[in-house]
Amino acid sequence: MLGGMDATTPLLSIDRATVLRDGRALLDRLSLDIAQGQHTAILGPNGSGKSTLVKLVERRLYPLVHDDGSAVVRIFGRDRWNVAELRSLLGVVSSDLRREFEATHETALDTVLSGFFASMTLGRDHVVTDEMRTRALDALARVGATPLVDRDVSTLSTGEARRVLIARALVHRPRALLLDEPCAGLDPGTRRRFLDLLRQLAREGTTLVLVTHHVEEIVPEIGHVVMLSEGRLYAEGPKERMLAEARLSALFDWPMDVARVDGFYDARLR
Ligand SMILES: Nc1ncnc2c1ncn2[C@@H]1O[C@H](COP(=O)(O)OP(=O)(O)OP(=O)(O)O)[C@@H](O)[C@H]1O
Repeated sequence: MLGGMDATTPLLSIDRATVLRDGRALLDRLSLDIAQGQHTAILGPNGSGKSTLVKLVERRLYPLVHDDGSAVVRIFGRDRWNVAELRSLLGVVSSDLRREFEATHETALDTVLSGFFASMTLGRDHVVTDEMRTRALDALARVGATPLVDRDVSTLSTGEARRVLIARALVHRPRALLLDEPCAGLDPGTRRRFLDLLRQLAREGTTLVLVTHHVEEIVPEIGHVVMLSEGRLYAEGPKERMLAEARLSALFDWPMDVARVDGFYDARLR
């Protein structure tokens, strides 16, 4: 047991998070609990606060503090973590991360290895062991990125770069992955292969938290849907109920037809 954590400790627990920018609430008293093993999609229109929520978890943004000093964000029950410990529990892949890595000109392998040191690049004081190298190569193989090991990450396509960053998160063998719009910019074939990879990870026990505005990306393993609107919790519950036509149409403010095919959902504008 890690730091008093057991299987009932929520993976993510957010208590009335408010994030202000220029006097505007990007998140407005948002409360949310995601259990371990509860594969979840976080769905919402543009500007609803999805990426802000991811930044909050990554600690790129800070919420207003509570008067009583209680924690706003808890990950596996705790609000303070050392980075290495946290990464073995929760891997985060966000669009900010992609932009930052593009500027490094590291190889794909070194990008994955840098994950062991909680740094963006490999420095002289970073001692890479054989075990780390093996794990990094395994993680790259896992996401089908073996041919990319020696490539400069700034030259990779969107889909290739996404795979490398997921490999970087996977070297820690995290229990959960938080993915912000992971399919943005992927062609249909690459997207399907990528979703198959997520399905496989879910079946092997990695809890998926998938942030998206595309219903089609909600893989069958995901059973729980959280809907955001204007920085607030709009609705949450079982996928079948959340993805009903009336609710989805209201969330995206446009009438939609929803179909279900092989466990996936498809939403079309009417
Ligand atoms: N640094 C900032 N300063 C001011 N406003 C911001 C800042 N970052 C985000 N916002 C605003 O906060 C709101 C929520 O943005 P956020 O990126 O979280 O939305 P999102 O749901 O991820 O949207 P999308 O689907 O378009 O990526 C938006 O209205 C956005 O304009």
